[in-house]
This record gives sequence, structure tokens and C-alpha cells, in this order.
Amino acid sequence: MTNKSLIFSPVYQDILNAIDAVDPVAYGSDRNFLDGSVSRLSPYISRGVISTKMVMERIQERDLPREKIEKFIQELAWRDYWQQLWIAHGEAINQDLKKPQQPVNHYGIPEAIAGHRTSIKAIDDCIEAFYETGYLHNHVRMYIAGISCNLGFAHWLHPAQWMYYHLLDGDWASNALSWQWVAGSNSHKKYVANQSNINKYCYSDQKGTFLDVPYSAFDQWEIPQELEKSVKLDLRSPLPTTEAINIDPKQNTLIYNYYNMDPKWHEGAPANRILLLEPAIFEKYPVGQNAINFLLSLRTNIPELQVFVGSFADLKAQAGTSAIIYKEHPLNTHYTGTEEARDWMFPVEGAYHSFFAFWKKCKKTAVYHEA
Ligand SMILES: Cc1cc2nc3c(=O)[nH]c(=O)nc-3n(C[C@H](O)[C@H](O)[C@H](O)COP(=O)(O)OP(=O)(O)OC[C@H]3O[C@@H](n4cnc5c(N)ncnc54)[C@H](O)[C@@H]3O)c2cc1C
Repeated sequence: MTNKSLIFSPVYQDILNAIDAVDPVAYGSDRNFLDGSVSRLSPYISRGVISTKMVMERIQERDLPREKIEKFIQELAWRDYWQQLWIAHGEAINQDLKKPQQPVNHYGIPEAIAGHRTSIKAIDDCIEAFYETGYLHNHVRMYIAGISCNLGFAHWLHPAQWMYYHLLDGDWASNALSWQWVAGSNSHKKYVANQSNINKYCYSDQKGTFLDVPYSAFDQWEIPQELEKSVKLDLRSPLPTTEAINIDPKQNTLIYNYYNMDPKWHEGAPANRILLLEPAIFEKYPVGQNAINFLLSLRTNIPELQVFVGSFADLKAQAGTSAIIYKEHPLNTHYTGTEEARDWMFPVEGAYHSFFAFWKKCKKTAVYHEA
């Protein structure tokens, strides 16, 4: 059931085709199953190649009944919701946001998770495939986070960093805040699933595992032997070597980065186009080789994009009198120049206390009603 041959084409037309291939109606009922109608668009959205708004509008153009596509639109809105929280809270999302996670026994990751040896076959297979594809189904992300934090009593941060490192769609807001949501530091209730739930959604039929218990067993839980060992991983970003860049001071300098690889941004305008990879950012939020390779593959859509590995200050010094333009993002707050807005699905800003409070507000906007 796992798909090790999953690959993500960097070609823009293939990405548009992938949006058109989404079945948002089937998604409403089968998305939680491992083979459900999930879109696999997240690597492109996370890297800023396409926006949630663009996906929503393209899906809406099909004139399907609004209530039948609502689930898909709502899931897209989760990403905007988490991003708004990141903007509002900044680095505070790197700590327990609403209340302390409890109990916490260690600050590593269960070795069995990282080594795909939990003894839960469906999960182990998915983690093994994940190392190759850089993609995990949402339900499996939840299972992994629940096992790590709520049954292995790991603090959420290091396992979240591990997942972010290997994901092609790493988005620190969706990642950190979803881990916190599962671990109960950003939600009312911790998320746990037992073996029969995993069997149902992953089409396995395993019995006799440490998860083969009724839900009531989770109330008085002791760490099972399989999850006892914890490791701290040395996560380092294999950044490429920097290129000697050419900047024409008479033209603007457009900054692309890990969260902005948008080929339509100022498309066709004369400009210096620089993919800025700042070691300090990647030290704080490390990503692995697959994620870097995927990022670099997306250069194919942006002609004459030059790669600069260094700090923003160093780039600015090289840019001289060229005017710098960049897109707004919580990791760009130290940039200077002209900041341009990102695309959002709805004109709803700020830190709502729950997704559903945010979503209620989105549904009241003219954008939702005109669609
Ligand atoms: C522990 C955990 C960690 C996660 N880490 C990340 C991450 O680093 N990067 C990331 O992009 N998503 C993350 N997610 C959210 C979600 O799992 C992925 O966005 C989704 O699985 C991507 O696959 P897809 O494109 O096939 O999604 P689909 O189910 O097809 O959904 C369509 C789009 O809606 C958005 N979306 C759907 N579900 C969510 C959600 N729960 N939260 C936010 N946006 C959502 C995504 O943009 C996604 O591409 C995480 C979820 C969990 C539980």
C-alpha cells in the first residue's frame, strides 16, 4: 500500500495537471485512507510554487456543488491558518504554544520511529518509503506523532524536526503546530489511534501489537518496550556550494528562497533572480538531501535563477544599488527592501484560537460566497 516510486515532477505544467487531477468530491469521503484521493500538492504549495489560493480558484472553476468540495477547501485553509499563527506568534511556535505537553519523558525521538522498527508494520513501511519519497499521508503523520509523543512520551520538537527534515513539503508552521496539536500542547485533547484504526485506514490486519488495545488502555499508559529507546539525531542541511553571482545594479533583485519558488512572480520582468539559501536559517530548521534536491529541481521553472548560499546581509552587499524585492514570510523578517504580500485564500488575518473559529470567519467572507 505504500508507494516508494512516488516522484514529484518539478515541471510547472505537470504541477497544473496535478491540480486538475484532484478529485475534491471523493476527497471528502476517502481522504483518511492510505490510498484515498489526496492531492499530493503539498510539496509545491510548501515551496511556494503554487498557492493555496490558486489551488482553490482552479478547483472552483470546475463549478462543482460548493458543499461537495468544502472538505478539500477546508483542508487547504488549515495551511493558511497555521501560517497565520506563525506570523502572529513568531518563534513562540517552537515551544509549547497553549499549555505544556504532559507527560514528557525525553527530548529525543523514539529510535524505533526513526529506524522504522516500531513493530507496527503499516507505520514502519510508511516511514521506510518516506525516506525515499519525502512524502507522508496526513493520517500517517498523525499516527507517527501520536505514537512518538503520546505513547512514547517524547517531547514533540525533535520528532517534528526529524519529519520536517525528510519532507519535501516541510512547512514549519504546519509541521510544528500539527505536532503540537497531536501532543496536546496546542489542542484540548491528545491524538491517539489504536491498531484497529490503523488496520482500517492502512488496510493491514496486524494483531497482538502494543497498539492492539481498547482506547481506554491509553488512559493509564506506560511506555511500551518498543518505544523505550530514544535518540537525538544530528540533522544537518547539505546546502549546495554558492555560485559566483552576477547582479546588474540597474535591475531589481528578486529574492527566492525555501518558501518562495513562484515562477509567476514578476514573470518576464527584467530582474536579477537569486535563490537565497541562508546557512543560519537551515541550521535552525534543517532539511535533508531529498528536500534540497527537490528545491533545486524547481529552478527549471525560473529562468536565470542564480543560487546564493550566504546571509541576506552578504547578498545585500553584493546587490549594491539594485532594489531588493521579496515576499512576506515569517523567516524573512530580517530582509530589507520592498516586501510584497503573499496570496491567501481568504482576507482573514490573525491568530484565531481554533481552526474552526478561523474557518467560520473565512466562510463569512465575500470570497467564499462568490465562489
Ligand atoms: C504531524 C504532522 C506534520 C505535518 N507537517 C507538515 C509539513 O511540514 N508541511 C505541510 O505542508 N503539511 C504538514 N502537515 C499537514 C498535512 O499532513 C499535509 O499538508 C498533507 O498531508 C499534504 O499532503 P497532500 O498535499 O496530499 O494533502 P491533501 O490532503 O490533498 O490536502 C490538500 C492541501 O491542503 C493542505 N492541508 C491538508 N491537510 C492539512 C493540514 N492538516 N494542515 C495544513 N495543511 C493541510 C495542504 O496544503 C495540502 O497540500 C502535517 C500534519 C501532521 C499531522
